Amino acid sequence: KQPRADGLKAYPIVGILPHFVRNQHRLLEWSAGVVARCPTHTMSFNFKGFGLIAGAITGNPANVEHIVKTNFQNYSKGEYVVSVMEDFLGHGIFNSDGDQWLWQRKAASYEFNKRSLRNFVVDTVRWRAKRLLDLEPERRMREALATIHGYADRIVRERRERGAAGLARKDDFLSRFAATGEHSDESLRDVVTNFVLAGRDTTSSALTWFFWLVSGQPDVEDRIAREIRAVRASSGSTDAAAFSFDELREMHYLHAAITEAMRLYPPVAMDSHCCQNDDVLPDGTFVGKGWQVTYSAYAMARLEELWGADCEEFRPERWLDEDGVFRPESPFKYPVFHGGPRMCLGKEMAYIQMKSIAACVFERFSFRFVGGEGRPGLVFSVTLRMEGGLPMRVKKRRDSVC
Ligand code: HEM
Repeated sequence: KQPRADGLKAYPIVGILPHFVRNQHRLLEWSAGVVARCPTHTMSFNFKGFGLIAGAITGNPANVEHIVKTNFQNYSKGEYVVSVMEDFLGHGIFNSDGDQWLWQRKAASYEFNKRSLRNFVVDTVRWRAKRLLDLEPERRMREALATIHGYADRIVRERRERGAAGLARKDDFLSRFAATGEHSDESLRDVVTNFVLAGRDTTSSALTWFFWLVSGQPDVEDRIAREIRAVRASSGSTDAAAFSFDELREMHYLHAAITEAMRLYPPVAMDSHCCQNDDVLPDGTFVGKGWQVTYSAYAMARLEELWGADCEEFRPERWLDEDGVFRPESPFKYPVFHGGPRMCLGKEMAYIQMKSIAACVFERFSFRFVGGEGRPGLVFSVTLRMEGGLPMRVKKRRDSVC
């Protein structure tokens, strides 16, 4: 990075390990291995003497709770992360602290609490699912993953079509942001970019790994298909292309399978915060002022102490009680949607989208991964993607009634 005109320091993004920049997935896997071997599941490092960074990576739930909730005020995104991500995210909700974050959080929370948003998501997904099912068979799977874009896509399209002048409409999502007074073109651009990232890259990452994991376990796929049939039968619904909000809520096994896929392959695999003042984490690890403190959801999924000896297995049943009802976990043990005051605002929306698409697709089709043996490569970026896409052989289910 070149020195910046506004006086913020320019940081060597990855001065420490250029090798890891080219092979970021190794950093993810290496840190998961180290965290698993540390007695308290926290590794701290200090390269400050070399003009680089100091920090800690943790997989300890008590530390996660401390960082994201109990001592929230002491852990901001910080100057380092903001400066690294600024070209991409500007000062949108993901890349801001203090008042700049707070006004966006308030504006967005208001929208996310509205019933109309839930209805909108259900309708949009229904419309997209209909289109998906009308396509030629060989294009269906590709389109399935592209179908998740929903809400964020609409924001971008409407902004482009109507321009800044049209944003004053009362029912418009962006107008709420504009109404707060921070409505320069730049800040609205940042709102859009951040929500596209939030809504699209996360759910598509999650579904990609989910479809891959399920394709390796036909028994899981059959159980999902059986559940979908049972829900259809009990609701008596005739809408062949979609499921209502209530029908989706009945799909506990599918909910568990998606949750389990995200446990092993969290769309946001690691999340970093900057320590404002010297602190000691609950497990006794010292973290200094200015250190980057990171929790790794990817590492946590691989800790036997948290998930048992079968922690590396894809086992949706671990999320169900004896009656087959989904049983959530603490967000600090399963920080896939973050926790505390900055917890994900779109969690419910994400589940509606992902369950709708998965249910529509598995009601009719069965999938086999044809991308070779072993696990596909990880592309570790802001979200965790799959190297080389997801080549699948699609077969119509023999028991499909559609
Ligand atoms: C599987 C899907 C998703 C996952 C795993 C996920 C995960 C996360 C995580 C880990 C964070 C914290 C990020 C950070 O602060 O560094 C976050 C924040 C956020 N998410 Fe999601 N998310 C998902 C889907 C969505 C969707 C669909 C939306 C809505 C468009 C959304 C909106 C947001 C927003 C607005 C924040 C910022 C909260 C704040 O900083 O106050 N997310 N999400």
